[in-house]
Order: sequence, then structure tokens, then C-alpha cells
Amino acid sequence: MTTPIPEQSTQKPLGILFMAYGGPENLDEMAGYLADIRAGRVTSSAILDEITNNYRQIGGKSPLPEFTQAQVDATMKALEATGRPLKAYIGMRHWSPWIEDAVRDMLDDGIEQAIAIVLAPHYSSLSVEKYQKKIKSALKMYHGHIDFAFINDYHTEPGYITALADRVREGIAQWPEGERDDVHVVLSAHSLPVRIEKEGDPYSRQLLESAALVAQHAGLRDDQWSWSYQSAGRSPEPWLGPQLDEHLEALAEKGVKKVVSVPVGFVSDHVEILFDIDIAAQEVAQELGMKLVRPPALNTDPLFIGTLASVIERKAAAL
Ligand SMILES: C=CC1=C(C)c2cc3[nH]c(cc4nc(cc5[nH]c(cc1n2)c(C)c5CCC(=O)O)C(CCC(=O)O)=C4C)c(C)c3C=C
Ligand SMILES: [Fe+2]
Ligand SMILES: [Fe+2]
Repeated sequence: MTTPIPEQSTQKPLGILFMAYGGPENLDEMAGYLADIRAGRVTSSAILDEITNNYRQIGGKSPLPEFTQAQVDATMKALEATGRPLKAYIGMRHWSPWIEDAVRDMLDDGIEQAIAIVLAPHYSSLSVEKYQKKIKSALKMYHGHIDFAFINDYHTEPGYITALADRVREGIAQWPEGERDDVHVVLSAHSLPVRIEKEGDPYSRQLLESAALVAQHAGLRDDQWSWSYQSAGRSPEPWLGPQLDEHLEALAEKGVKKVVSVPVGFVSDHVEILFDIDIAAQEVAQELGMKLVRPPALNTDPLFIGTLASVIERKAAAL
């Protein structure tokens, strides 16, 4: 008697490459990490010391790899319902596990078709495009071929917007009901050099689209929120502003005393939030006599994870 062989799917898994900025696992890795971010330009010891000290104050390592892993696990769980064989890979732009290593693993696994998504909802030639270029150059380097479909942006997705609007409401709710009308919400994102504007980069337009939608969904009055950039790089060229510290000063001059800070360009809690907002901006706010509340980043918020799963699913359906 022969035992029937269970029917097995012969469909090859679709690779899903999740990409993020990358962060050091300990302070000894800082010099190498900065060398990669600064494309080999020498980092002065003053800047190295300053940034190392920032990381020391948030626990001596970047929390980004762990948040990324948790976001990927949750998204893959949400995608199980599609019933399609999928395989997740994680590649970082500026530190290990490198995007190039993830592409190598995908080639070794025989992946033929894949979707690439950056854990950053807004497109820029200086961010998302650079991640995509790394995939292309890794394929060339390994003389391999994978048919990649790129997700460029997802900055107006309803789940992402609603999750951020929830954060805004959570922040405002820190004040007693009678005081909430006086709370001002500052929405922000990573600054980039001003030159991107002349190059027709969609980054700032997309950010302002997200911000306006978040404000609308949170039911904010037009005068109850404003936009600011943050975390400008340490290079001599002009960066998009206003920067968060000067923006807080301008708000204080207008009499604002209660502020909720919600960074819309970052999807997890890492140094640009944990140091740049929770320590540096908080210090400025206190000096100005303001109370500043910063609700947690999206991290594994089910609405955000649902957004990632939905944009991936839609891309997969269109292949
Ligand atoms: C939209 C673009 C960028 C995002 C998002 C971003 C996130 C991010 N950055 C750091 C840490 C550092 N960034 C640094 C410099 C730097 N960052 C960007 C863009 C984004 N970063 C640019 C264009 C630059 C300048 C690079 C250069 O050529 O000089 C640095 C280096 C020191 C400095 O210039 O401040 C650090 C450190 C993290 C952790 C992060 C989170 C996702
Ligand atoms: Fe950066
Ligand atoms: Fe930065």
C-alpha cells in the first residue's frame, strides 16, 4: 500500500525585503557607522564624541534593529492570511545586516521575485532612492537577478495617518479636558539639505501632505498645529527648517506653553527621537517654560503594521 504524498505548493516564495536606516549595536561601532553615513568623509573627534555621548544617554546602542525586527515579524504575521508563500529579509542602509547581505541571502535562497519596502513612508532621492540603488548595485556585484518591485512611499495610507492621529490625541489627553484647546501640536520629520527642493524632490511635499491629513484626522484647528524639521546633519550646507529648537522658541514667543511633539517621518523610537526630541528638545522646552509631551512612535502599532501589510499585499497582487 502506498501512502499518498501531501500536495505541496510548488510556488516559489516571494521575497519581501524590509529596509531600514541601521544603527550601531554598541558604542565601539560608532566610528564605523558614522564613516558609512558620511560616505567616508572624516568625522572630527568632536562630532564623534558628541554623537557617541548622545547614544550613551539613550542606552549605549541603537534600538532601531530590535524595533525593525519586531515590525517585520508582525507584518509577516499579518501577511500569513494571504496564503501565498513569502519570505522576509532585513537589510540596513548604514550598518549590518547590510542590504547587500540580504540580497546575497535572497540569491542563495533562489528568490526570483521580490518586493522592497523602506521603513520610511516618504520618498526622497537622499533616502528611499539610495536604498533602492543599493539593491541594484548588490545584484550587479553578485551577477544575480531578482525581479524587484519597489514600494516608493506610503505617506497617505489611512492606517498610518490614523495611527499618528491617535498619537496626537494621546498626547493632548495628557492635559485636563479644560486645558486641551491650548495645546499646540508640532509635527516633524528629519531635515534634508535645502538643495533637494531645487531638484524637484517630493520629500517636503509628501511630508506636508501627511501632516495635513494627521491634523485633520486628529480634529486640530489650523492654528493648533505647525510643522518643523529636526535632526539636521552636521554639514556646512543649508538644511530644511525651521529646526525643532528654533521652532519651539518661536512658539514660546507667541505664548504657547503646552506642546505635543509627533515626528511623522520616523516609524520607530530611535536616537533621532529618543535623544533629539526626548532629551535635546525637551531641555529647550523646559528652558522656555513649556511642557512638551512626546507620545511613543508607531513601532508595532497594529494600524501601522496593517498599513505595511496592505501596501505589500497590493504590490504583490499587481505583480
Ligand atoms: C530623510 C533622510 C534621513 C533620515 C530619515 C535619517 C534618519 C536617521 N539618521 C540617523 C543618524 C544620523 N544621520 C546623519 C546624517 C545624515 N542623515 C541624513 C538623512 C537622513 N537620516 C543625511 C542626508 C545626513 C548627512 C550625511 C552626510 O553626508 O553628511 C548622521 C551623521 C552626523 C550628522 O551629520 O548629523 C547621523 C548620526 C539616524 C539614527 C536615523 C534614524 C533612522
Ligand atoms: Fe541620517
Ligand atoms: Fe539623522
